[in-house]
Amino acid sequence: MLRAHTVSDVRAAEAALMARTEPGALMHRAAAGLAGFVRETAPPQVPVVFLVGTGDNGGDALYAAAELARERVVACAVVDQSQAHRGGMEAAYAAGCRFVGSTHGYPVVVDGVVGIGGRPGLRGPAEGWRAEIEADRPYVVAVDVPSGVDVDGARVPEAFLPADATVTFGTFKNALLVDPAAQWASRDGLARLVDIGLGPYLPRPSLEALEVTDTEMLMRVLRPTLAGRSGGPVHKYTRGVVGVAAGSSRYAGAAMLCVAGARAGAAGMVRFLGEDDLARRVVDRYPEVVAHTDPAEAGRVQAWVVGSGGGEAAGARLERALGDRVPVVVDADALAHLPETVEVPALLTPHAGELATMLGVDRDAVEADPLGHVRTAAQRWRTTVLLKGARTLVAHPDAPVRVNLTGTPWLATAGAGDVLAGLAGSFLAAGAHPLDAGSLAAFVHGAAATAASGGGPVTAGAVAEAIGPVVTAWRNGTLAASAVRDWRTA
Ligand SMILES: NC(=O)C1=CN([C@@H]2O[C@H](COP(=O)(O)OP(=O)(O)OC[C@H]3O[C@@H](n4cnc5c(N)ncnc54)[C@H](OP(=O)(O)O)[C@@H]3O)[C@@H](O)[C@H]2O)[C@@H](O)CC1
Ligand SMILES: Nc1ncnc2c1ncn2[C@@H]1O[C@H](COP(=O)(O)OP(=O)(O)O)[C@@H](O)[C@H]1O
Repeated sequence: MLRAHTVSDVRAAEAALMARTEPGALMHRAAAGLAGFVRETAPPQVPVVFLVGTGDNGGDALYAAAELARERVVACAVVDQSQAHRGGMEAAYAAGCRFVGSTHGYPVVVDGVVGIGGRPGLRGPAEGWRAEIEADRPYVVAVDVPSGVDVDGARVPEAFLPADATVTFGTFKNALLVDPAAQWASRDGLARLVDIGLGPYLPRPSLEALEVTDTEMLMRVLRPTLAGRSGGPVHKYTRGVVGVAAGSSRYAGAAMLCVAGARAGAAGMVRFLGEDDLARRVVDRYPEVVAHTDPAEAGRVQAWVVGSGGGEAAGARLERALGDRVPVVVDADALAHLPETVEVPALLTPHAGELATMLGVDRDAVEADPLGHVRTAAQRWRTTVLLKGARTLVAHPDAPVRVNLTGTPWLATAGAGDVLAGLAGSFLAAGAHPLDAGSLAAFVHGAAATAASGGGPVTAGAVAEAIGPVVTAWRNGTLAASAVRDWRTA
């Protein structure tokens, strides 16, 4: 599991580690990692300018500049020489760094203006450097985090320094994993994490992200469905039945796509509940689905999925599903009918617009602060909330927020959310906790989209078809990290 920590937790861990190490040791480790990254990124003939702030972030930059000045032309643009890190300045002078006032003429800029100690926004010379960078478009490497972003909240103010890549120290920071800040921290992948020895001193993280190596969570869900619960027999009912009460005459496709997601997951059977004509069409398309038109005869399920393309019936369906006292995925139209308190284990799956309506705020506000709003909703309903987006978030009131790092921008296609809801319902029916069901579903859904897309357009139906092979590869340990996310935006 990849983890991110808050600034205060990083500082506490740093203090504990520093008490056991030589003075300056951590900064030297950080600077060495930074210099190594620049060396890998830009050949020796490329001159580099380091932007140096007044804190330890500037200190990291100065020591890295000193190291690289032995090999190439290196300049330092310093916010305030009298305030800059003393040892770092001496090292940079001694190594022959040039001191300049502008970034012009340097194809690589290393941003050490502020790190985790920065207040959001930029001031002083950094404002001018931002304008130069915007005009010249050099390659920008941020030190620890892009200067000026809200490190814990992952929000971006009007003025900050977007980076092409970030080299971070000790652990990830929220702003490196969660949008909107994360999309300005690295263009083609994650930030580079440099180990400075903080690990043993870090507490429970603020965020977690599943990786391809995290098969254990998947197996926790699959094991009882494959080996039987408490050593008992295995049949379709022990694997779990997922009920899908989705779609409407207006949105018939949502029923198909939700069922397509549900049948690709871990459950042993899918029941569909819907209008006569729709039920018939679902079975025509998916003969393995057991369809019902009368709720009274729908048979037992271990989890419901309600609301995807649900139209006017969504409210009544939700009420009925909640009455069954089994876990429920509440999607799309059903979200508008949530009761004050949800008494069963639930996974709410809004996109930003739906979450805005649930909380009575504007969509823009959710998009500017997805982490804050998903946490608010999880607290408000005391349940698990999955906020869909480029980096889907899954929040439970008492756990670190999970951020999903699989997927491709091609997944932003109509009906993809219906597939996700069905898939999450299938994991719930197999016995997963809503937090695990949501994060497993988001991971597999994104990886399936990446596989099905191959770098080009993809339909929601094709995503559903790719789920099975992705689960197999993940379970078998043959899923490559490079195959689950397409980071390219252009
Ligand atoms: N923790 C660790 O484990 C390790 C940490 N390490 C490194 O230390 C970094 C943290 O260093 P830090 O605490 O000195 O804070 P830092 O980010 O340099 O910023 C504070 C300075 O910036 C100024 N300033 C503030 N806001 C501003 C703004 N908007 N625009 C402009 N200026 C602004 C502020 O001035 P003030 O406003 O207080 O006058 C103050 O002087 C961390 O990110 C990592 O790189 C590594 O060496 C290894 C281990
Ligand atoms: N920029 C993006 N990059 C990757 N995935 C995205 C992006 N935007 C949206 N998604 C994903 O696409 C899906 C869209 O779901 P949703 O908005 O509910 O669409 P629909 O209602 O049409 O099914 C979600 O799984 C979401 O996480």
